[in-house]
Amino acid sequence: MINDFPQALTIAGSENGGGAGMQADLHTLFAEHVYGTSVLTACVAGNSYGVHVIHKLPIDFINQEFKDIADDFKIKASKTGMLADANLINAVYKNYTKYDLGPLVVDPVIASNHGEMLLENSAIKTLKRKLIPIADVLTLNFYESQKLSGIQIKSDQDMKQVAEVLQELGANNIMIKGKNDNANRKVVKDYVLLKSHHDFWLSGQYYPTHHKDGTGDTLSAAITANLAKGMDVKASIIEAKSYVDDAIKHVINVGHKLGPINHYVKFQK
Ligand SMILES: Nc1ncnc2c1ncn2[C@@H]1O[C@H](COP(=O)(O)OP(=O)(O)OP(=O)(O)O)[C@@H](O)[C@H]1O
Ligand SMILES: Cc1ncc(COP(=O)(O)O)c(N)n1
Repeated sequence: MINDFPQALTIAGSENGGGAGMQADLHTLFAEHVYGTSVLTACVAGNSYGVHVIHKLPIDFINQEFKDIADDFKIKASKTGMLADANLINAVYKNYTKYDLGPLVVDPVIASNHGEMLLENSAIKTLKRKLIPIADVLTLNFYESQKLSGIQIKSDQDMKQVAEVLQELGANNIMIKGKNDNANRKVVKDYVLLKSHHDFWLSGQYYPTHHKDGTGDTLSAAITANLAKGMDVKASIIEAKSYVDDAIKHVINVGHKLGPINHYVKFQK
């Protein structure tokens, strides 16, 4: 059989430190036994100390990357990461809807783990109008959830309301990641609202670690990998959460400050 090995596409920015961005996505797809292809949107120069320079790629080049992927590979699932501005979001929308690239996981990267902006503020409207309505799975961290819904999250009920607002914008399945920035916390609680309106919480132990760069990218890439292998959305999310949990728990000592999580954890077991 030609082209039957599970293949996925990451549409994202490069983070040359390797902990987040496209590098985290490709590490994750590899660990999940899925062949990873990529459409590079922007390059970030940085490391575990922070983001230093951002360079966006030309739209013509991005169009060509999509064409080359579509001409050759059988993509079973795709994901988006850093898209930088409204022009890039529009280009990704046009290309994704033009080709057959499987279900789409949207990780609306707005800021880095260090707090630097990775998406221009003026692009939020385009993100909501173009990308969120075509998301099969939308994963949002606490900050992105508040920014995109306009709701201040103070309770579990607020997280549920955010998910409903985003589902009304057109996303099928929503995962809202709970607050995970307080060293005294014991548990992290993520909330999932499925297309069927079935909902559930995913609770896990909180690890007070500095090795947490790329947790969001890794989670969305693992969901994408699972979808590419034919798993359903619920199972894809549950397995992905368990992988990220393990990758945070089993620290690797790389970098001086905000280091990467352990994408190798599956090979070490
Ligand atoms: N310190 C931690 N301990 C346990 N789980 C965590 C921790 N940090 C994040 N997680 C989990 O990792 C997953 C990714 O969540 P997160 O909120 O970090 O995404 P993100 O903010 O988009 O990513 P990043 O932190 O890389 O910017 C979620 O399931 C979250 O609950
Ligand atoms: C190129 C790039 N893309 C994404 C992120 C954030 O990823 P995460 O939310 O997983 O920290 C990043 N720091 N750099």
